[in-house]
Amino acid sequence: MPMDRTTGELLGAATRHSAGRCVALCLVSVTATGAGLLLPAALGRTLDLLIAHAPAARWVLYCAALVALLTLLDACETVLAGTLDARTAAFLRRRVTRHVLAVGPRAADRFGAGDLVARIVGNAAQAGTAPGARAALLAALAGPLGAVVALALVDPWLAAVFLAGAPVLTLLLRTLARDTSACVADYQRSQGRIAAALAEAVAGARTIRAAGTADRDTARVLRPLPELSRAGLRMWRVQGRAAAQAVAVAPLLHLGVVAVAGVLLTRHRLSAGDVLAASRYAVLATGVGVLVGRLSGLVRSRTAAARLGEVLDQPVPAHGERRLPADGTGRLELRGVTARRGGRTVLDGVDLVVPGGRTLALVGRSGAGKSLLAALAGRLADPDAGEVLLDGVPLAALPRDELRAAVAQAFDRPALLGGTVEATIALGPPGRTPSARRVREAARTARADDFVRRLPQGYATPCAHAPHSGGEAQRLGLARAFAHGGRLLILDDALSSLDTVTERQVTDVVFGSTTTATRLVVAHRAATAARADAVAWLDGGRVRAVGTHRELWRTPGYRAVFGAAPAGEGPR
Ligand SMILES: Nc1ncnc2c1ncn2[C@@H]1O[C@H](COP(=O)(O)OP(=O)(O)OP(=O)(O)O)[C@@H](O)[C@H]1O
Repeated sequence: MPMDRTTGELLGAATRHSAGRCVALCLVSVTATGAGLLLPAALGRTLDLLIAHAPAARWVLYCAALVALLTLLDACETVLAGTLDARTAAFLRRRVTRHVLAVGPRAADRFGAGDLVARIVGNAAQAGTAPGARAALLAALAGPLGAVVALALVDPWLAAVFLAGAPVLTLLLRTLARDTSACVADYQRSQGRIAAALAEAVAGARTIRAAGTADRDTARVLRPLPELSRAGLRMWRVQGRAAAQAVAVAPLLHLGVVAVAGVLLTRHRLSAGDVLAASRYAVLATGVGVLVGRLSGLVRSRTAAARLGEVLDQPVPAHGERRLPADGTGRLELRGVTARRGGRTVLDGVDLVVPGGRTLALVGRSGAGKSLLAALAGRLADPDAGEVLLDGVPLAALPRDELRAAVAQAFDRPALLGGTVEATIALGPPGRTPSARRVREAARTARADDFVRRLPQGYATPCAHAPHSGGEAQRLGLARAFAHGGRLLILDDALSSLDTVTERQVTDVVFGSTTTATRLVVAHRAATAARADAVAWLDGGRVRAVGTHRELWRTPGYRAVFGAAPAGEGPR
């Protein structure tokens, strides 16, 4: 079962995380195996003493003590294996979740939200059993091996008979490990595809209902089901066949050992106790059923870990150590920025400067790349070529905290995270949580204070219970951006759901002279563009023109962006 480097490192780290438990589980299971190997010898000896009418009380006690020890060890093994699996799954979930959030929006673009959830929930639980399965594998191997050694100690002929059939068993195990691995990977991939489609359908439940396509979408979500079923059947068939073959081979080996022991008994080379012990050792030596179970568990967990490894292979944006100049005004500059999405060059060598403290509106037709440019300006994504600088420092050279403190962003559909309404507005890097007063001030500026105070528990209302329309959610998102300040404020369509009066009030603040930050505003309305110091008109992957709205309005193409009449009308 070869593993790629990331998967190997991940499982290594998971094992180190619970090293104590792994060692304890290994010790307990090996001790249990040792006790299990001693028991047949003790039983054999006791039988011989009883047949010979010799005092056997001590040996009976030994046997009882071994049985009690085995029971105790079995209980310990169950608890240790259970807690080890749970701890490892938690460790893997934490690590992958942290990584996904560090990668940023690209992780969801690459895998899909549902598939990521399936990996973090389902695959992490399966992968979490790997260290435990590996720790117990030693005991599962030691049992049959120890039993063969014990057979040799009883009589070398017994071990020889067993070993003659052993290669068949070994072959079975190898085939099982190889065949199962491929089926398990197919199975888990199909599961991921169903999860991705399901997450998409749940997010689009409103559209599906409105379109009346519930049946079609159910079929779409479940499309990979036949594949899943085929992979599942193949997986269980391989395992079933291996188990059946093992079960067929094992009694034959057992029978062979007992037959030879019987012959040796008639020749007085073995006692009745030895035959009893040999018979039990033969059962232990053919204990491949346990080994088959352990091996297939290990294959499943490693395949699941490989799916986590794929996520961890996504590079996390690197951050540098440079600082922003303390007296910087928030000058934003894009130099030769190129960005591709979905195999298309959306921005093609864009050069753009927003002087410190000024407002630039980004205008362009739908799909022109306004949101992408806004994302690059706030380093939610990196350009494929070129660079973005704030006060002369490339964004990639800034430490994460410095970058996040310098840039505030609001979106068209903000995610309201954080538990309560207050926490949602205050959401930000650790150590930079705005005070309750600042949160309320920001909410007032974003015209959110009124509706928040009307909520049953005001600012303490849990987000899930806060009824919010698109406009209310946008106002909370804006409040979050205002509460955090910074030298660059980016509003990506963040005013689109506001009613005209509220939009006017918020833009008064955003475009007004009280705000010192540099502002980059994705604008769809001519009225919004008209209030900016300058407008950058994006068209065909480039900045077609930069100027005031009044200047650009003279160009018919610019007017057409707003669906305005081709000529004659003045700017709005
Ligand atoms: N993750 C992605 N995968 C594939 N294509 C993408 C991705 N993100 C953006 N695009 C494409 O890049 C182009 C620019 O998208 P962007 O959202 O920046 O446009 P926009 O100008 O903001 O549009 P709108 O005004 O409609 O919001 C679009 O054609 C979009 O389909």
